[in-house]
Amino acid sequence: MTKVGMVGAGMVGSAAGFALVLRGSCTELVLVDKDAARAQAEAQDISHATPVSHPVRVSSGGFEALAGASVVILTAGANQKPGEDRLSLLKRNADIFRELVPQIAQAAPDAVLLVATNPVDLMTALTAKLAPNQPVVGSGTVLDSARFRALVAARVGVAPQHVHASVLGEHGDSEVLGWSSASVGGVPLAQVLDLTDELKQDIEEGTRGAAAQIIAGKHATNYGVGAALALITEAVLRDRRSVLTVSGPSLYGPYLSLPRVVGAGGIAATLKPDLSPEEDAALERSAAVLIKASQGLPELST
Ligand SMILES: NC(=O)C1=CN([C@@H]2O[C@H](COP(=O)(O)OP(=O)(O)OC[C@H]3O[C@@H](n4cnc5c(N)ncnc54)[C@H](O)[C@@H]3O)[C@@H](O)[C@H]2O)C=CC1
Ligand SMILES: CC(=O)C(=O)O
Repeated sequence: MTKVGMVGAGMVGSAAGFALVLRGSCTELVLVDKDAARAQAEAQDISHATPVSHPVRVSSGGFEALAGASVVILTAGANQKPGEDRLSLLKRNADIFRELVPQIAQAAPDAVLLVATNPVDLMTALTAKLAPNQPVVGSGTVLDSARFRALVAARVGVAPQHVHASVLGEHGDSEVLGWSSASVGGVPLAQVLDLTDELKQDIEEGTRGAAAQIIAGKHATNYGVGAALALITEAVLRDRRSVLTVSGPSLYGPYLSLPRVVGAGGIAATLKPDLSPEEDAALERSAAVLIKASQGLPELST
């Protein structure tokens, strides 16, 4: 039996729950939200997909319903309005997490905590402080790496599954696209595609700017991150040892995304990416952005 808890049943939580059911990622899913009626309605709606997908038991409840969960996904909190950046959510969402995380840790002390709420790197670091006895993983740039891979795949004319490419650093405006280590079917990307400045700029803007574009049109992003959360959850539940750009502690100082081995217990190892000097400098700058922003959280300065 594999039970997943979802705290936050809004746009992201419901899409992630739906992805977990369609993929058959777990056997039980429980949704928790301060809006109990919303959680109940989303659980009911998602459960209607089980007869045509996988027999996942879907329900809603209070924090006590998280008991026995192997993974609890945190998606509760404010999202960006059009024109807002992720870092501007810090204070609001930190206040919510200070209230939520101790209750989650008490109800599901053996769960891996998977954080999606933005700004995700800082919320992951805060969660690790608030739940010091539990493994904590941030969804980090798994979504951004998927966006990067999709855009490269479209240019090359291959399935995105055959593009290996990572976005590193902050899940946010300072993120770094790892061009020098990108490959297609094991062949360095530069041998497959003419990496002109114009092409790189197009793909950089399409990756880094995706959230703002989507939020301008629908006031949220949810399907891409929902699928990414299901993938990370499966890596934990099935001890897959998948290499994913999740957020966690780093030698650069703050929590940020690097390629990491994810399995039972969360992050098992961090890989050292092969970066050009320019990419390494950009990653240092991204770390500096997060260090500066973390000064807004007293918990992270100790
Ligand atoms: N890491 C990533 O790649 C992504 C992260 N996000 C982030 O996910 C978060 C959620 O976004 P949406 O689902 O679009 O927002 P939403 O507003 O649709 O849903 C948020 C839910 O959190 C609930 N909530 C708020 N305070 C709560 C509390 N104290 N206890 C329990 N539930 C509480 C609300 O009732 C609401 O249902 C945002 O911070 C957003 O920026 C969104 C997309 C991608
Ligand atoms: C909202 C957000 O963080 C994203 O879609 O990347």
